[in-house]
Order: sequence, then structure tokens, then C-alpha cells
Amino acid sequence: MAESEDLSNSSSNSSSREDMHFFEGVEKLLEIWFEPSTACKNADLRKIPRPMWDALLKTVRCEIISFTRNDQIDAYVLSESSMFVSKRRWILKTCGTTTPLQCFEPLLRLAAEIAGYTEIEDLFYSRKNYKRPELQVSPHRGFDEEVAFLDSFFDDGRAYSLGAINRDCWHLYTLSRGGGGSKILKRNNHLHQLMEQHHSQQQQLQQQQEDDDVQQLDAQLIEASMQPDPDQTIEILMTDLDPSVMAIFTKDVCTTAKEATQKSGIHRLLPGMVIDDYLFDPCGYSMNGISKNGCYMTIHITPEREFSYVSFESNVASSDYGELIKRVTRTFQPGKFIVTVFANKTSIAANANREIEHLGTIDQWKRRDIQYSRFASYDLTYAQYCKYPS
Ligand SMILES: C[S@+](CC[C@H](N)C(=O)[O-])C[C@H]1O[C@@H](n2cnc3c(N)ncnc32)[C@H](O)[C@@H]1O
Repeated sequence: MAESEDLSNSSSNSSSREDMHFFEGVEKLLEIWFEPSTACKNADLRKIPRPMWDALLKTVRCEIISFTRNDQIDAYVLSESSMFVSKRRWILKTCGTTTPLQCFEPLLRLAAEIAGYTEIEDLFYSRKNYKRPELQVSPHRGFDEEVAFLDSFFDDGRAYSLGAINRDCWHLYTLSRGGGGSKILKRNNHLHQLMEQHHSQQQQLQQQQEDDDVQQLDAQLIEASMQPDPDQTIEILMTDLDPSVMAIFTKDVCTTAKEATQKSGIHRLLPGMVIDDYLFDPCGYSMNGISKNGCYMTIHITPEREFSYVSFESNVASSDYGELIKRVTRTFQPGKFIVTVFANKTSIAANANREIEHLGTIDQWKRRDIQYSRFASYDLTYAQYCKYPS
């Protein structure tokens, strides 16, 4: 399977490429939803203390550089992108040569031992094709390897590649169940035992509770599981960006992250977000934005001209993502971009596929690819756009 970006127009040969400074902006994105726990009423991933996150992120090869929180969500800016921790949802987005799948086992242990979760309800692992896949380390040297790794944990995982696999494309691994928990495979013996052990301990505790309490909780859970909470995620992954915009995200032009945020107009993309931003030296930018209702946005920028890359992601609900896509692409002026939208049936973005189908052009960007997929609990729309004439 072709993995690298289309390099047919590149004049670089392999020896000069070796010497070149390079940073892989493309992120690996892992989102896990844990199943609400009947036995542990106060289960919460935010109970996991900071030193444990620090240790977990060492296995990923990155570290926390900034932190902000509100009642709904803890948001971490990392040396390579971001981590968001909510009650039962965990999101890790990391770029460069990080290894997010390496922290999968430690995460499940912390979720069981500290947070009180023993079952995974849903999982999404996704990324764009890397620009330089040969620089990645195991288990991220190719999508096949990432899938094999995840398949060793799940018996119901499914892998998809959307877009043109010899050019710009996007890979996704997800579970095929609509909630209901996904059993960790028995061949991961130690982890399986650990999860089972926590599960049975919690079940014993459950039996000690008053019958009324349990019945009430069960009734609430049944009702909640029949009607999922609205959920949606939009990602816009941009390449070949306008150098004059990218210059903003260098220390030559801005001395602080706040200055870069304001000069670029990032603060106007989704008003009402509390922004935690970071400007790297000599260049590079990351920000997390969070709002009181639990929404987040995150933007990461690799401004170097030879491999410029910007990602935008948010779970903000909208029935008009076209407007948001316009604001984002006008801000960063990419040569090309990929949009993905996940939305479940109760989301106001549930018709995003139809909306994007009508967006054949967005300003000066023309759509080259569109695919629509229906999964157990979410619909997914993938589209790719290029600036024309291209
Ligand atoms: C971490 S940031 C944003 C990454 C993000 N995934 C993206 O490219 O959209 C990466 C940018 O910061 C620069 N940078 C400077 N110092 C860095 C550091 N210590 N760690 C990671 N990136 C650094 C890189 O050269 C690159 O331009």
C-alpha cells in the first residue's frame, strides 16, 4: 500500500533528502470512549493524576508543555500536539515520530485501576498518509503494522483507507459495534486478566448496593444507551500552505504565541473558546481551545515551507460546516486539504454528508474526492480539495 505523499513533482533525490531538516506534521489520532460503568458510579478518567500521564506519555515519546481545564474537559498541549481527557472520552493526537499505540496497554491499566473503567465502548485510530513514512518507528511504520497491532487487542476492529491511496489519503481503524463494549482479546493474556479482575471486583461491589439503587441506575443506562448523546468531530488537514501565512508561526515574526493567535485570526475561528497556545522556537505552533459546554478545538502548525502542514480539529456541533471550513481555509490558505466529519444520528451535523456533497467548490478550492461511509454508531464523510488551477 502506497504510504508517502505524491512526490512526483519533487526534485529532491534520496541522498539530499537524508540531510534535509524534516518534521512530520501529520498526526496519529487516537480517540477512545469507555463504556459507562454500572459498578463504579464515580468512574472518571480525570482521576488519573498528572505524574501518571507524564509517565504514560514517555512511552509515546512526547511530553506535556501546557495545561488548561474546565468542569468538562482537561486539555494538554504536548511537545508533539495534544491530549484531551473528559469523564469517559480520551483523545491523543501526536505528530512527528511519536508512538501513541505504545501507550495503549498502560492506558487501559490506568483506566481500570484509577478511573474505574473496564470496557471500551468505541475506538477510532486515524491519520493522513505520512510525508516520510520511512522515518516512523514501530508499530507505526505503515498502516498494515498499525492495524496488526490493534487487531491483537480487538476481535471486532475494522480498517479502512479513504481517498486516493497513491496520493492524499486517510486511514481509519475503528470497532464495528455500536456501543455495547468491545472485549479485549484473550490472547492479550495479562491485560485480559487484569480487566476481567477489575470487572469482577466491580461486580461484587455492585451486588452489595441497594437493589433500588441498581435498578434506577440500570434504567438510566438503558435509556441513555438507546439514545446516544449527540457527538461529532470535524478535522481539516492542510498541506502546501501559503508561506506568508506560515511566517506568522515563526519567532522571526511573532515573539509570543498570543501574538501569532491574534495576527493569524485563529482566535476568531470559534469564538468563546478559552485558548492555551504555544509558539515553538524557532518555529511551529500548537493550541487547544476549550469551552464551558465541553467543546474543544485544536490547531497544530508546521510552517517550514518544504513540508508545511496545519491541522484543525473540533467537536463543535454545526449544521453548516461549510462556513467553518471556509473560515479555516481562508485563514491558512492551503494548496490542498482533507476534510473528515464524523457525526452520530443525534448530532445536528447528522446531514454533513449531504452538506459536503453540495460543496463541489469552496472559494478557490475544488473537490477532487468524496466518500461517505456508514459505521455502527457514526456516519463519516471524507473529502479532498485542491486549489485550482492546480
Ligand atoms: C509540535 S509543532 C506542531 C505539530 C503538528 N502536528 C503539525 O504539524 O500540525 C511542530 C512544529 O514545531 C517545530 N518545533 C520546534 N521545536 C519543536 C520541539 N521541541 N518539538 C516539536 N516540534 C518542534 C517543528 O519543526 C514543526 O514546525
